[in-house]
Amino acid sequence: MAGKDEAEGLEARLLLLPPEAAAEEPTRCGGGDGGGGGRKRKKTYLDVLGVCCSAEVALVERLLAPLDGVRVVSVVVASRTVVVEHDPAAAPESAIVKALNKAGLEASVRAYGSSGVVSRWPSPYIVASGVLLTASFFEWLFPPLQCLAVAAVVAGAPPMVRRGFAAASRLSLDINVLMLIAVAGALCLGDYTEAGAIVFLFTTAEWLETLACTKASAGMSSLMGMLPVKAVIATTGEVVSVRDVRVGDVVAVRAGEIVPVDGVVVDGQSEVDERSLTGESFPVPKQPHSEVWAGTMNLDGYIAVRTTALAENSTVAKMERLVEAAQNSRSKTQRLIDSCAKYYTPAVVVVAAGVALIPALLGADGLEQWWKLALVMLVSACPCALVLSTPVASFCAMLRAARMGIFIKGGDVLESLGEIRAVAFDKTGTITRGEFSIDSFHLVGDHKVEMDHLLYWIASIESKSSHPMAAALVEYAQSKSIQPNPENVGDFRIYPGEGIYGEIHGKHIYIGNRRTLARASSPQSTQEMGEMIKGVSIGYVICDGELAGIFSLSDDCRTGAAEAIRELGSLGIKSVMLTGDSSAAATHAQGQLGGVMEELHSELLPEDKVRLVGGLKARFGPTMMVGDGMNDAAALAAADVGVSMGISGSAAAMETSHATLMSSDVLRVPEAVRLGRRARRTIAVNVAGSVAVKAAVLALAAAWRPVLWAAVLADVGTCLLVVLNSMTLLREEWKGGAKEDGACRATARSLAMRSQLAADSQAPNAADAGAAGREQTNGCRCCPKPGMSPEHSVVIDIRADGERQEERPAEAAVVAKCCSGGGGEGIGCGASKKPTATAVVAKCCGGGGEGTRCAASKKPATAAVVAKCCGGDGGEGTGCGASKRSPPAEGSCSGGEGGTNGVGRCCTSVKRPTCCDMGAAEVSDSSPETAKDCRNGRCCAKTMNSGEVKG
Ligand SMILES: Nc1ncnc2c1ncn2[C@@H]1O[C@H](COP(=O)(O)OP(=O)(O)OP(=O)(O)O)[C@@H](O)[C@H]1O
Ligand SMILES: [Zn+2]
Repeated sequence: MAGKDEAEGLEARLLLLPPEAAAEEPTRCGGGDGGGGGRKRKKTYLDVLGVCCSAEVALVERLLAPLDGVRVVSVVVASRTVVVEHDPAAAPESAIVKALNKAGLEASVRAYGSSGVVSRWPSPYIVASGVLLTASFFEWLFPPLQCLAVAAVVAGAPPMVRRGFAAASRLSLDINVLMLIAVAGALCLGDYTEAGAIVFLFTTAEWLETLACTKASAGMSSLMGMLPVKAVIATTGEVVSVRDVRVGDVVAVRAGEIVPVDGVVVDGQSEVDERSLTGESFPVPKQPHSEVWAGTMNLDGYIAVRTTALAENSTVAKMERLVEAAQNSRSKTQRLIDSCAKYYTPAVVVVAAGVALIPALLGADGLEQWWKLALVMLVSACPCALVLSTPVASFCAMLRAARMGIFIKGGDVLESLGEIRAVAFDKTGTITRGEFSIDSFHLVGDHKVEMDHLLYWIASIESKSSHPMAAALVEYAQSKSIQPNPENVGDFRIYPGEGIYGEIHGKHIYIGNRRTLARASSPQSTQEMGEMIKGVSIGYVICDGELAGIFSLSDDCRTGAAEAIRELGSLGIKSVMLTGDSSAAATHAQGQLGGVMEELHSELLPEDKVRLVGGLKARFGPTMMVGDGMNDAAALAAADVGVSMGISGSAAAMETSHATLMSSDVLRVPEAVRLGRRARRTIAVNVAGSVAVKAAVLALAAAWRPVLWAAVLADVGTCLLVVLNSMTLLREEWKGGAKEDGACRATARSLAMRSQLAADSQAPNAADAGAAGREQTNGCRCCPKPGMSPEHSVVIDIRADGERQEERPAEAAVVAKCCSGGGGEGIGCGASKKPTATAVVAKCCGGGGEGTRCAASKKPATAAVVAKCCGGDGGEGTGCGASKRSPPAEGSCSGGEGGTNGVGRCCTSVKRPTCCDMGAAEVSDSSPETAKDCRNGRCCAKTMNSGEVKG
């Protein structure tokens, strides 16, 4: 039984997927825990209210293990969820529920879309018990009322009895058994009110705890969003199950739908809410060539997506497995507590028995007192609060992290996060965007090769590499109208930290840094070369042993990188840079960061990074490594906490890392550290609190008077407090308001939000928007570059009459400068900034790499809207010229735009509403461009939704 092996790690696994989505995908489950086998498997999520302590975890496992067809059982104590992987033919859901309910565990199958929310009201048992108990308090008026206390016991006890019986019959001493013994003892001693109080308090506390936990787990299931079960094939319009979508299939995703698969946009434009994956609350524009991920929501346009991964291999599915696995690995603290708890309960029970029996055997007086003391001890034998103190806090912290776009692979990692003393950052793709642009390219030597040939060879070879520089070189060739052909590349090799080698048309070509020169045994000295070209990162092309070309490239640092490092500094954490790039590039980045890095290490090979991480650990203590690339994998693994950047980062980096930042927002790094510290504090408070309360109760009972109900209250009360205290982790940490100014805390997204607020309030304040922009450019040297991620949005002021760039008031100019921070190609927002009456959030376009500009984004702005770049379709040099003139009544496809190339595209891109949203008439055959854009009218017919059309 697979479930058996997992018994150790059972109690705190998470669930991320909505039950049905997972349930309908046997392959996904099979992939999850290995050994899926050929038989059909189903994953069922059950709400099991009776799960309280670790004792029940073993119980659940023992109940389900004998059932035929049950394969894996996971119990999530924090959310009272049991996840069962089973063969529905051999073990139907009903059989599983029945088995659990036989033991009074109050199990039910979670319905689709619900998040395990249980009834908010107490069960009739609790209510009846409470009413009767209250009535019994009036015994001083009428002594026979005392019997009502016994009735309160009878009314409230059934669920306890059922669970306790199930546990006892399996020889396990769970909390229910202990409480029942206490109740029985109180009844024997004639303390009816006490007995009634125990039952009432215990059941009430359990109910409150369930409510609290449910709240936590509700957050978890909303985390991943609702993965759709069906997908629409774009070419045929056929609706198929997501698991039947093959790689390469093109699926249609309409406005308001969840993207069903990971893939690349091939047609259409839209904004996508990736919050579920990245924690980023600002919509991300998507256009052809943009990547999209399953589980994210298409907000406002039609897109066709070419699938790049099977549903079970989608990022969200991988994340689910990752988090499930994470919960299987218990943290050090948790393991310690669990092993203590194992001995604690039996030990206390033995001592309690001694306290009850020894005085009696010795014939001591006041036996009742001794027995009461024994009962108090029994009640205190429940290690519940202590056992819950770590997993519930970890659960909440990881949930909070996931909501912020940080996936943490386990409680151990969480605890280590709080101990970090030094952080090593990789440069390319981590501190910088990893979006290089070629500043210059020269032929070298006696010009034996022609530029066109060389570029063709380079681009073809680089097409096989995933290094950020490769993309820049390919793009550069394409900008010279040279199309790479990777198929012609014969031998291809990657030299980590150096460059690449490829053979094409009989030529042996090396592309890379200085080390490559040596490898290719090129006679030129690099000294000499350095004088030939000025630039930050310099690359060499060696063709058949001779230097044939030399190029320089540059890259900009990410928004918020400097601030992230400053924040780490304020937490007492040292930051260093480790890069495979040249020292000039490292220094350049340091300059952009305002010199915040404590150390720079450049021209490193992957093994050097590992060595340096080891050095940091020795010098400063626990060390974090943040990286993205393949050659960071070893260093990530070597660090105490390895953090990989971004969902689109290298798979190897993600696999070996201990945590993953789902967005490329470096500011999440200090946030993660803070969260780790908070989690450690919370766990410490939980542990100390639960131990202290237990000790105090026992001491009081021994020294003064054993009060049974107080002991019960202390026990269940601490359980509840532990849960509530852990849940404070779910809340955002309060940060002082003073932090905001000066630093570039105001990231693009907050700027955008601010300007939208301004617009919403119908009190546009151009000066404010300008000030916000200045804050960003001043505080943060790294300006957003036109591109595809949310931080690339900037505030642009657009004049109401939709006029051109000729007039630019100062405040707008400041903002716009940021846009051009990107490409050396002169991609500029300059074109787009316009004075305005209304604050508008515009996007820097581009993304195609082709100097498309923000001019594109200009939209007449009579209404406050999120403007969009049209075009941005790489290679075509599309501008938005066409759409700039779109009429104030948004989205009409008519008028002056008609004649320009790409009209249809611009038209759709002026989103909200799209052309299609204008109604079926728009797409009638009389308007061929529109019809084409809307994919033969189908899109129009389908997205026609008056709800989407905003006036
Ligand atoms: N595909 C490639 N094309 C051209 N040059 C390359 C390529 N791959 C690597 N190089 C060269 O090798 C150097 C080191 O690469 P490596 O991937 O180790 O580090 P990096 O990505 O530049 O920086 P970091 O370590 O900060 O991520 C690069 O700076 C570049 O000069
Ligand atoms: Zn308990």
